[in-house]
Amino acid sequence: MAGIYRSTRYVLQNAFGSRSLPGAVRFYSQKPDPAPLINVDVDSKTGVATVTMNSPPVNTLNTPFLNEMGGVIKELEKNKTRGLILTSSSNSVFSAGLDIMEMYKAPRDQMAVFWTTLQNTWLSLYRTGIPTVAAINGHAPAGGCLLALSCEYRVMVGPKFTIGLNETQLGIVAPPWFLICMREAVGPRQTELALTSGKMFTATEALNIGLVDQLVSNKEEALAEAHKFIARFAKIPPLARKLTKEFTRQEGIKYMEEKMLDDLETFVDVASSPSAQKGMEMYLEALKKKST
Ligand SMILES: CCCCCCCC/C=C\CC(=O)SCCNC(=O)CCNC(=O)[C@H](O)C(C)(C)COP(=O)(O)OP(=O)(O)OC[C@H]1O[C@@H](n2cnc3c(N)ncnc32)[C@H](O)[C@@H]1OP(=O)(O)O
Repeated sequence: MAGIYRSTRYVLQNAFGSRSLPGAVRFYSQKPDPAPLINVDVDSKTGVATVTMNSPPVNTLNTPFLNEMGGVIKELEKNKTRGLILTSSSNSVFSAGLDIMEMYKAPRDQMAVFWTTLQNTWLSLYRTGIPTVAAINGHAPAGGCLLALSCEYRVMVGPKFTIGLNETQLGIVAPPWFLICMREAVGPRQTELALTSGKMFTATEALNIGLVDQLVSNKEEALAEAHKFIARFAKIPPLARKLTKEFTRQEGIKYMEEKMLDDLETFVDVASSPSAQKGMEMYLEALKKKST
């Protein structure tokens, strides 16, 4: 355990060069997979991009997917895109959250690369100056909920899908930055109640506590409402908007900028612990049983 900080650093330095970490670590230089896991469609009239997660069956967040997502955000920023709508190509799943296979029986160095990629991609989405909306057209557990929470506005298709940070049910702990995102949406009381029990909320329950902002009955409506939200900013000077967003989100940004390596070390220690591994094993078995 004592060596994890050094060994993680060693692995990252080997993989990405020897400049100081984490600031110098960049993960977007890898060529994307030839078959994209994320489709981007920019509306030529409004300049708003619909970013569709398309990694069947359930859009799990693994290293290639997160790298591609990071690259997409960077590209949209470069092109001064007017808005980003995050949605899924699946009819029933927005994102199933982190890919458990990146953590289950994975070597520590693989876990370290995975987590650092997640941290970087999350920060890009959370702090981007582009107005962001999640059009949640399916279940959004754990990391899927985090993706939605990182956007500025959430429109959810109801009533049958669920959303929440369910980590405790798996015997793992949602890290502080997940918690900060939840608290920003629903406040401290609901956050504690939700996270200690790992509650998954129905769309209606999520609306009632402010976890989502609007309910709609299908994906088309979700996209239309997302476009309306972004249109609100047409006359707002972009720099004033961007800085205001950064000030509002400074707790999460500061946490990640200052605690990135501590957070990584804790993640690898916790995720590789026998109890977390056992929890994941049982959870994977339950998922397999359910799908057969
Ligand atoms: C202090 C710091 C400590 C840090 C500790 C770690 C912090 C970790 C933080 C976040 C954790 C996560 O995000 S963990 C992931 C949590 N996700 C879930 O709980 C969702 C699990 N999935 C489901 O509930 C369902 O799959 C679904 C509701 C999303 C969809 O159901 P559906 O019936 O449509 O699909 P299947 O269940 O049949 O799934 C299809 C297929 O995908 C596999 N699968 C599903 N989810 C995952 C996943 N998250 N990772 C890996 N694989 C997944 C599932 O097993 C099926 O596989 P097979 O077809 O091979 O059976």
